[in-house]
Amino acid sequence: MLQAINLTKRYDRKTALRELNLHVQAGEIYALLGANGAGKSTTINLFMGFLEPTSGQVFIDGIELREGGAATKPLVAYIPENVMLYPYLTGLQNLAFFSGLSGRNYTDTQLRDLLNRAGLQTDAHAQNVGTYSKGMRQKVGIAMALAKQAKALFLDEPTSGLDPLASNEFSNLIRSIRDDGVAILMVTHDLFRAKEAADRIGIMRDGVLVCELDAADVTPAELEAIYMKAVSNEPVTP
Ligand SMILES: Nc1ncnc2c1ncn2[C@@H]1O[C@H](COP(=O)(O)OP(=O)(O)OP(=O)(O)O)[C@@H](O)[C@H]1O
Repeated sequence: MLQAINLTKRYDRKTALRELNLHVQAGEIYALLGANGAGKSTTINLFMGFLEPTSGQVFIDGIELREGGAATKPLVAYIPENVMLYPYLTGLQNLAFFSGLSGRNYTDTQLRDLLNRAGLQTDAHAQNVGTYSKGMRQKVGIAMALAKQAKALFLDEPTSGLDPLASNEFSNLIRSIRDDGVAILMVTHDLFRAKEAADRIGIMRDGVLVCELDAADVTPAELEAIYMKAVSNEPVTP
């Protein structure tokens, strides 16, 4: 579903991403870990078409992004760390507005169903978003992705600043979206959440994907040990 082939991004003197080969299947959650500046957000920005690659290719559902950008846009949804919504509109109104922008016209009941599926409590649907917590805004972001019926979901630091309960709820939510066949690429610094939520984990260092592993094959403590080695340039054996 998502594929990067020898994907490279260079700024003047800095190579932010070097020859990345990455594959995320439909119905899979892939968590990308790495120190600050390792190239994680660059990877998502290239997949989303926000950045042009210096070389290499990005494919979304078999369509090469460079040539078929317009065709791939409806297939993808992006949830940034802070979901930007109109604070003086309700959650329901925000969802109606943004899903309308992607060409979908849902009834009030359908919009409420989407918010419920994203886990937003019913009594919050008609409240102004300005009163929402970060976790609640993120749920509206998830509802927007569901409304778009995206086949691929990109998440940048989705659990940063969420309390453990909200973070756990978030894991369950993205796993249920994954179970509907959506490919999910998630950038995070949260090793525990990566282990809990993801199917596969990749660790980046200095623009290079240095290690990939199945989340089921490691305990949280083992993942932490592997991460420490990977980011400090020691040989890694998952
Ligand atoms: N517009 C730019 N011009 C020059 N260098 C850039 C630019 N954008 C990013 N970089 C550099 O590319 C490298 C990768 O950045 P990127 O934001 O992808 O890292 P990251 O892994 O997402 O980091 P973080 O965890 O801090 O978000 C960094 O060294 C960064 O300074």
